[in-house]
Amino acid sequence: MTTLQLENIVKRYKNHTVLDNLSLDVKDGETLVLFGPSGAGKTVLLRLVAGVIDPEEGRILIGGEDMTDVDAEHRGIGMAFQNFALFPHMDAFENIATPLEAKRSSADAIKAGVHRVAKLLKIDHVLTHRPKALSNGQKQRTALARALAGSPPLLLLDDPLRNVDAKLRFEMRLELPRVLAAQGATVVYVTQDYKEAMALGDRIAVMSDGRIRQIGTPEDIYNAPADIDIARLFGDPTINLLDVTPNAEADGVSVLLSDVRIVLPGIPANTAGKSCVIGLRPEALRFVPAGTPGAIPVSVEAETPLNEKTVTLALTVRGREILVSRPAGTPGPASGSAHIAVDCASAFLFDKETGALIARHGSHTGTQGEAA
Ligand SMILES: Nc1ncnc2c1ncn2[C@@H]1O[C@H](COP(=O)(O)OP(=O)(O)OP(=O)(O)O)[C@@H](O)[C@H]1O
Repeated sequence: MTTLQLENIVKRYKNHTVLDNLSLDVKDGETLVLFGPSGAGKTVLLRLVAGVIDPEEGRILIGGEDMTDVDAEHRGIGMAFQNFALFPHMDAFENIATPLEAKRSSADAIKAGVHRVAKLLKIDHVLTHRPKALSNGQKQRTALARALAGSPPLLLLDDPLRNVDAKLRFEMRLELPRVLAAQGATVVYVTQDYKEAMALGDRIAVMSDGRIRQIGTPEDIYNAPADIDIARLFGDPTINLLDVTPNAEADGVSVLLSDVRIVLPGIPANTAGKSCVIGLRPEALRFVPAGTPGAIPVSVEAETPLNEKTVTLALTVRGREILVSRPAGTPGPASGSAHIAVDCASAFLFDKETGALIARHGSHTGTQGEAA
């Protein structure tokens, strides 16, 4: 294990600033996930840490030591990439053994080292196969095993599950925390998949346009996204975002949804009259019988059964689309008109102009029918 610190890193390609004064602290033994859309700068950041490319400005410290000008092979790093990058002329055993060979380990130590990680990744039965005789999942496990084999204190994993099918990705998402914990390394893990980020990260750094927009535990980010863009990135189906203009109330403010007044207590009264966006996660909405206090009338348009949930597309009385999700197999609404209730503890209010989170508060629904 070790620590990693990036201090004020600037990376440019010609006049394009890819990393913009970026600083980051990864703790000893932590798995930090770099999550963000394509082009955010995640791979460039990993390559800088690995020493494959150099920053224009800033410092990279590993275990407190300045490594900015140290060659890649002396940084004590293990890496695995999305394209596996296995040597085609070597079998799986020889591929996995390469970091141990580079360390000039004894033949016995190499054998023991390869078998340790092969067992951990459940590929001990294919060690004599060359890459062309391995399935994609086995290739990906071999690449991971190679990254782990030298027991590097710092492990950089660049979207290692990107090129495997959904079933394997799901399995590995469950399995990787155990593998990484057994390894005991400090890990920087890149992904574009928010579920992977939530499953694997002790903390997640959300990146876009070469900057870190928010950093925190998966729960921190899911429960208090710093802005609308981050709220949209986390969640499937994506969060419902509806324009609202809060009205002042004795206790906080209220907003109108399908002409039903929803009171959001504790939200600063100075948001009254401002253009805002309310964020409601589909799982924070549920269908309720007509006449339930605070029930919002909607019309049910379509239902999509997904694996573990069913998603309903509904329209408010003003024609705004709302997605409602419920566990698969639980009863849903009949088509036509229905009513939904908001799990008030899960409502977010954002500033429409800046996109910033104003507040996430417990709230309660008010009297029905007081349309503005
Ligand atoms: N060698 C290079 N020359 C010029 N521009 C580059 C180079 N490498 C990366 N870039 C640019 O840097 C930006 C960040 O790229 P990077 O590969 O880090 O994105 P990413 O977040 O890893 O995306 P993805 O998830 O798709 O891999 C992109 O705009 C890319 O075009």
